[in-house]
Amino acid sequence: MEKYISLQDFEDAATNVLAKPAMEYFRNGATEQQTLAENRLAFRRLRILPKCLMGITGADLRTTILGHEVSMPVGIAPSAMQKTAHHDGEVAIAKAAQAEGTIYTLSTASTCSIEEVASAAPDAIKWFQVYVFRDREVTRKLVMRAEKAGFKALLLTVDTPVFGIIRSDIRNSYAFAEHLKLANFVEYFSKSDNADDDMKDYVGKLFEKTLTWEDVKWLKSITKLPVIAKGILRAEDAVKAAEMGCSGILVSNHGARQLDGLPATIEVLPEVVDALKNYNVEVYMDGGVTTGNDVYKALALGAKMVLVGRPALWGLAVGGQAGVQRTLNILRTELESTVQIAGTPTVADITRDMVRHESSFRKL
Ligand SMILES: Cc1cc2nc3c(=O)[nH]c(=O)nc-3n(C[C@H](O)[C@H](O)[C@H](O)COP(=O)(O)O)c2cc1C
Ligand SMILES: CCCCCCC(=O)C(=O)O
Repeated sequence: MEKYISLQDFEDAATNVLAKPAMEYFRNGATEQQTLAENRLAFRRLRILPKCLMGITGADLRTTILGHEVSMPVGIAPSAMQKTAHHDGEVAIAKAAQAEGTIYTLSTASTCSIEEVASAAPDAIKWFQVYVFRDREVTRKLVMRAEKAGFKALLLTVDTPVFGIIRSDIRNSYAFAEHLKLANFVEYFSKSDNADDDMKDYVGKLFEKTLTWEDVKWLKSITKLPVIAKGILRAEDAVKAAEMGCSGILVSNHGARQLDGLPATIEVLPEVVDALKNYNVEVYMDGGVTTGNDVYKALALGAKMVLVGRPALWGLAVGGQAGVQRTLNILRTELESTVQIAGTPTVADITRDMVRHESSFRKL
């Protein structure tokens, strides 16, 4: 995997490995894809202002997430149907996260089950992403299984009353491969009962569209695990989630797959962090992170950790577990370089004044 030296190299290589419709399912965003581009461009509008002569002796990227030590503040975001990218699917990414000492999040819509992932990567810090089913009993049982299997937190996705419009999926009449199963709920539902639906339509009908803040309370009431709200973009929603007892907030626009014309996540991160300053809630972000520099900027603006979605899928497609590990290691090496050259060798040293928006510099 050594020939890949950037996450872009992996994305380029994935284009050659994946069939075009699968590549487009993974890569593309909603409608005009403005937000998809902005998630990455907004990082480029921020500049790091290094401190010099800081007596740097190395980098220490370790941090603690909800009480668990991780080797670096970069984890894996949930994404559906990972066997579409590689036959080992979710198990490969979870094993990579375990080997790299960081967090893996399993999607409700996974192709390996909760139990398979838990037994393949027993020492990984695993989170379970929750889509609430109309039949609450199905969700309750999934949550119980995740708890029993040793998952450490629930990531409740709050930005998906319906799935977004991804034009390439429509153009491609995209359908997941027939042999792939929704491994977590085969016992309850069978797509063959709904043979006319594609998988996403089928799943869309099973999920609850009318979620409210009461459902956050309900989820809290059925589990001992900490709950993280995924998909928050507004400060007042972050405060509501905190008041409902969420232990974490993931600032996310769902990788720009839901609604176009939203801000880049890095743009709204500081508002959410500021709104939560009097709450004991951790703030994470995802969306458009492709370099160690991006991770650094997010930490400076107050994120405790960033999650990556597509980059893990490119690593998986290209090299299975080894590809994902290489992806994580590129981010680690780049972040280690950034923290040292910026004069802030530990995560705690990375404060907001380390980053400035390009518009704050004197006009030339
Ligand atoms: C192909 C794909 C599938 C996804 N599936 C899910 C999912 O099942 N549940 C969920 O909450 N988010 C899902 N997401 C969103 C990611 O968790 C994450 O928010 C997003 O990918 C982060 O942006 P990035 O890909 O630029 O890193 C998916 C994203 C992609 C690209
Ligand atoms: C086959 C189920 C698809 C579930 C939707 C996953 C998702 O959130 C996405 O962005 O795609």
